[in-house]
Formats: sequence, structure tokens, C-alpha cells
Amino acid sequence: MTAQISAADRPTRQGAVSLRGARLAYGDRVLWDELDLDVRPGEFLAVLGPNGSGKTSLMRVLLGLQPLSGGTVEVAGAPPGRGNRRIGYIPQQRALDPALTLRGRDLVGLGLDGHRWGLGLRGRARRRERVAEALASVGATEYADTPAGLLSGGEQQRLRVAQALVGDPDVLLCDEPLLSLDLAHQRVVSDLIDARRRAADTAVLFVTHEINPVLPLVDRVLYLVDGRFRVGTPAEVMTSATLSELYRTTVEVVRVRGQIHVVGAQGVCEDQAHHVAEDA
Ligand SMILES: Nc1ncnc2c1ncn2[C@@H]1O[C@H](COP(=O)(O)OP(=O)(O)OP(=O)(O)O)[C@@H](O)[C@H]1O
Repeated sequence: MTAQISAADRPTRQGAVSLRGARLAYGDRVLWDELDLDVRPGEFLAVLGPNGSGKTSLMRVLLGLQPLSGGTVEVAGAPPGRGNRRIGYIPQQRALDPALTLRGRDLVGLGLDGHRWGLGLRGRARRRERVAEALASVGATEYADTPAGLLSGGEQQRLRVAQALVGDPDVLLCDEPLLSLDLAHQRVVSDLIDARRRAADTAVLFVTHEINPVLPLVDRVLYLVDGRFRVGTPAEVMTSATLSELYRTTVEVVRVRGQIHVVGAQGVCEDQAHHVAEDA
């Protein structure tokens, strides 16, 4: 299946992320194939799909941790990999080990590893300044010197956002960064990501099971289901016809007060259409 990108949608500038004829398979299992995708600088792409559809694997490909089985990939104009410092990554929220004594400030500083500002006093001062700015931008200054393992999940996640942004990335990869955050912190984290892309034209690829918390930010959606996919605006992709085709079962998309709800054959109403499809 080919991506639904019209010629008019194709960017004239170099894409922040560019996949051509990309294929990822583990043995016989094809997660996606013939994926053509250009993500523009400053664009917010939500990556949706059921468990096991290959969302995290896509992030791993873009991070250079997983080679494609076919096709090509470029991130910020270069092959992904360890040398590519233009990528920021916010992993899935997982509680840090309470015994971790690393301070928040040090954790954020790890995001600068590989940036060459010299080892002299000026380089070190600049580095400290950047870390302090990043901590302030996520409201983490007051707990920057607390061992990170003792912080709450929301506090730890704000540090991860700061770590991803401190290196001034062109591309920000976010793997379910709102998971297990309360509504207030979901808002803080999504606002920070949005502010970053607006201020610095950073492209954002945002893996999520729930589109609603970020719906106002989403330019396009990549929806993966069982080896099939669609790319397009939420209005194009989040429709009963498109999702029913992707899931190969009847799925209804209902819009209520500006939110999108996916209703399956068994009347389940939630944002995780995959459970509907799996049960059907
Ligand atoms: N290195 C690997 N070797 C073999 N299979 C793998 C490997 N990595 C992932 N898989 C399988 O590929 C499928 C896609 O995994 P992936 O983590 O990308 O899915 P996902 O869409 O992020 O799922 P979730 O929503 O549950 O996080 C899964 O079935 C997983 O078991």
C-alpha cells in the first residue's frame, strides 16, 4: 500500500524526516512497506496505531537503532545514527529507579553529550547555561539538584523533555510522552513541545494512542495497522471509512465537542480503536 500523500503536499524544502519506499520486517512479519513520508520542519506528525503496529520500531529506525529492511531514511538531511546530533528523543514514561542518585541537572546534561563546545572554562560555562535554560523551560529548576529517582513521574518526564530539547534538535521524536501523566502535566509537556516547534521549526513525530490531548497541534497523522497505513490530515485519516478500511472491520469515528472518538463494532467508545479491531 502506498502513502496517501498528494503531489501538492510534497514539501519543496528538504524534509526534516524523509522515508522512501521504507520497509521494516521482522522475519515474515512486515510492519510496514513502501512507506514514503516527508515530515516538514515545524510539522507535527502524530503516529497512531494499535499495539504492535510498529510505532516504536519507526522511532528506532529514525534513531538509527534499527536498520530498515528496504528503502531509505534520512533525518535532518543525514542518515540516522550515532553521529546525527540533530535528533531529540523523549522515550516512553517509565519510573526511574528510586535508587538513582543522578541529579535532574545531570540527566538533562546527558542531552548535550557529543556537542563540542570545548572542554575549556568557556565551554563548560556555556554547557551549564544551556542546561539551566532547559531546566527553566520545563519548570524544573527547583528540583534540579534532587536525585532524579526520588522525583514524581511528572517531574521525571519534564526532565526527559528538557534532556531532549537541550541539544537544540531539528527533529523531536516522542514515544508516548504523555503516558501516565495527569492532565495538567500532559498540558505542560505538550505545550512545551509545541512551543519548541514553533520557535525553532523543529519537526515533531509524536507516537500516541490518544490523539485528543494533542489534536489541536496535529498537522498530519500516520496511522499504522497490521502492515497497512495512511498518512494525511486528521480530517482525512480519522474518518469511519478510512479507519474501517485500515482495521478491516466496521469502525465509526464520532466527533464530540472537538474530540475524536473511535467507536467499534461492539459499541466500545474510546480512543484506542485497536482494542475494538482486535476484539472484532
Ligand atoms: N527486534 C525485534 N525483533 C523481532 N520482533 C520485534 C523486534 N522489535 C519489535 N518487534 C515486534 O514488532 C512488533 C512492533 O513492535 P513495536 O514496539 O514497534 O510496536 P508499537 O506499535 O510501538 O506497539 P505498542 O503500542 O504496544 O508500544 C511487535 O509485535 C514486536 O513484538
